[in-house]
Amino acid sequence: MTILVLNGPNLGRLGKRQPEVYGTTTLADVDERLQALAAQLGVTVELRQTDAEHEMLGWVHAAADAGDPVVLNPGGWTHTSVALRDACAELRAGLVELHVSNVHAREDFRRHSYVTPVATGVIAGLGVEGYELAVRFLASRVGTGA
Ligand SMILES: O=C1C[C@@](O)(C(=O)O)C[C@@H](O)[C@@H]1O
Repeated sequence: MTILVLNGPNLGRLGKRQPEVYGTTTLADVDERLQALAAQLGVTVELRQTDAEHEMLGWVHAAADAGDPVVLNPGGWTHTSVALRDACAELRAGLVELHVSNVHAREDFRRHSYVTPVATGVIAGLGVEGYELAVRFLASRVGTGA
């Protein structure tokens, strides 16, 4: 079992991109923190990022087949992608939708998520710390059948 931390478009730009909104921590920094947390919790965590929707869909399909829990920051696809939602609907081992920023305090179009109805829960607005909280949550469910 691997906890997958999947990041969609433009999230490879974290740290440089709109720092007033997303902060100055890079995705590589997030990965470093998550690997330390994984060692502490005794779980395996794998962080990935893609700007290609077909690649993301493939990862979600593979997670569904493997029964792996997923933390997903869908980036802009949150608000546009029925295809990503359909893929996520197959996940059975837990799905945390994650947003670094508080999407509800921004433009109106960010308030709607295609993913939320098929997610276990959502973390938004807690900065990159949200990734650690999401991994802790999914790790706590491992082996509980929840
Ligand atoms: O790319 C992103 C990042 C985001 O998912 C976040 O992490 O806050 C919020 C989305 O609205 C935006 O398109």
